[in-house]
Amino acid sequence: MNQNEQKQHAAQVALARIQDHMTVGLGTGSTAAYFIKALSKRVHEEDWQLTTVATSKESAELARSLGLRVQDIDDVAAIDVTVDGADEVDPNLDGIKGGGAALLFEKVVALRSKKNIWLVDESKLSPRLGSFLLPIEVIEFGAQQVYRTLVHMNLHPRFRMKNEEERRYTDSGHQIIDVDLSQQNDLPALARQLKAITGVVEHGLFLGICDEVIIGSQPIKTLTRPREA
Ligand SMILES: O=C[C@H](O)[C@H](O)[C@H](O)COP(=O)(O)O
Repeated sequence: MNQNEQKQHAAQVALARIQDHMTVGLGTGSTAAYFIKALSKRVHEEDWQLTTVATSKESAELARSLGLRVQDIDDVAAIDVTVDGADEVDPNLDGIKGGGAALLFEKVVALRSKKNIWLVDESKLSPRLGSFLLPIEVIEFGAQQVYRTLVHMNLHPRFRMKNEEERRYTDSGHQIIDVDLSQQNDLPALARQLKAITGVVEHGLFLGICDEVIIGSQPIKTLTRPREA
């Protein structure tokens, strides 16, 4: 199975975790898009009364175009489950997200969800996070100053670009600085340090957030986080 087939396969398997009347968080990216399409098909076939919350304008538009009910996160009482993709996942179900610049809304939705499921193909699995550059979302004002701080932290930052001249902006109008984690041994400490920098809005380290990873290989594989006692 190639990567796209694995993403589609994982999306189909994730449908089994969804029931009528749930409120479902919709992730962002190519894998999440497969899930949104599969979900809308199931909702129409079964005449489900489902509510969704989107993690980006792109996913909200896709879901609405397919006839799903999309609510603002502030208008739902709870999110039962969020299904999203990921850029890199380690055996502890920690991961890097934000390759599509949606990390902020994705983290807001994930942290308000009772359960988080990530759909990946095998290429996203890694024994240790750091193959993928870590996205950091920063406000425009003083972004260059934050960049210098990241240089001093030995993170080899680079601004994400839309094209040769223009920087990439997120749905919230922020910029993204991608950094290199290969020299970093203590990711929880780094996550705390990054959050403490004024001007940093969020980073794409999702530690202790994901409950289940569905790997769309043939046969399908799943990783689950052990429940805390
Ligand atoms: O910002 C984007 C998200 O974190 C995506 O879920 C992530 O980049 C994975 O995207 P894809 O499914 O396209 O590989």
